Amino acid sequence: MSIFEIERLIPMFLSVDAGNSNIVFGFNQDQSDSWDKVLRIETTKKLSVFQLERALGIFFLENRMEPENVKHIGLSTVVPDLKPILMQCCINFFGVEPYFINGSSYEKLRVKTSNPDEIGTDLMANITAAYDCFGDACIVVDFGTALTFSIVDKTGKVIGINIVPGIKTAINSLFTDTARLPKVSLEMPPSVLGKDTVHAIQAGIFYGYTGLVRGMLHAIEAETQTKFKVIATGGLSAVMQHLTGEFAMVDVNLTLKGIQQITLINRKKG
Ligand SMILES: Nc1ncnc2c1ncn2[C@@H]1O[C@H](COP(=O)(O)OP(=O)(O)O)[C@@H](O)[C@H]1O
Ligand SMILES: CC(C)(COP(=O)(O)O)[C@@H](O)C(=O)NCCC(=O)O
Ligand SMILES: [K+]
Repeated sequence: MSIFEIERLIPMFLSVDAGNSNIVFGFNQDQSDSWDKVLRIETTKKLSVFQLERALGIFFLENRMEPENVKHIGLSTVVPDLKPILMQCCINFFGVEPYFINGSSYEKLRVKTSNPDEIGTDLMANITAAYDCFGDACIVVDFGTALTFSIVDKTGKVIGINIVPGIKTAINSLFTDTARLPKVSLEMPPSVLGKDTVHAIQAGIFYGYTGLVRGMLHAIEAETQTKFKVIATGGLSAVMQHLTGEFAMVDVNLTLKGIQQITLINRKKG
């Protein structure tokens, strides 16, 4: 049997994480912990089923993957308008109806929330995967369009959430809401003392967000009198390298993992 024939037989799980900036399609072979096949598509207002299918088609060709190997799909979206488009795309392309994560998906989980219909399904996916990993009090810091802190106690209860404008969102708002400030790239400036407008914004953002993250973690630990395991995720976790000392772990696939765990628990019979 050739290597390609073997690959053809391996069943795949697909986690779809639709955020406000990116829709991420993560493929996991045979419930291993590898998410090496990941397709990111920018979240845009006019995205069509056709565009998504075309992007998936190219990705599958390039990676020598077969749509029929995808046997199960879990879908989380924090952009409600994307639900029908993503459901239809999965049915057309894979012939599989996705499990759609919603407020009723959490009953069988080890983690508990008192606000299931309001909390973002991506945050619940993060919380599920983080608690599965640590089994202890933990905080997930997600550097996405929004910067979020999800706080879980040692029993798995979600005791709080914080939502802050994400790093790029903050940079973009200076550009869109002022007359003279330019759009700047996400780069660490040479000094905290800004000497021109670009460096002034970059220093404000980098040193400001560093302090924000440290300050939030400190405030949460002080108020709860608890030492948490802190795990970072989200597309922008990579640009906050200087913060890695604060984190027990950085895992950009945390949301994909949680989507898979929530889906498998709900799809299991009994
Ligand atoms: N590897 C990366 N390097 C730099 N920026 C990234 C990377 N991945 C994502 N981003 C940017 O980070 C921001 C947040 O991305 P993401 O975590 O995918 O957000 P969301 O989950 O809200 O869709 C977006 O502006 C995205 O373009
Ligand atoms: C907080 C969020 C905007 C984060 O979305 P993202 O940055 O991943 O695109 C999303 O999880 C959401 O819309 N949540 C609903 C409100 C809540 O979680 O309380
Ligand atoms: K996200």
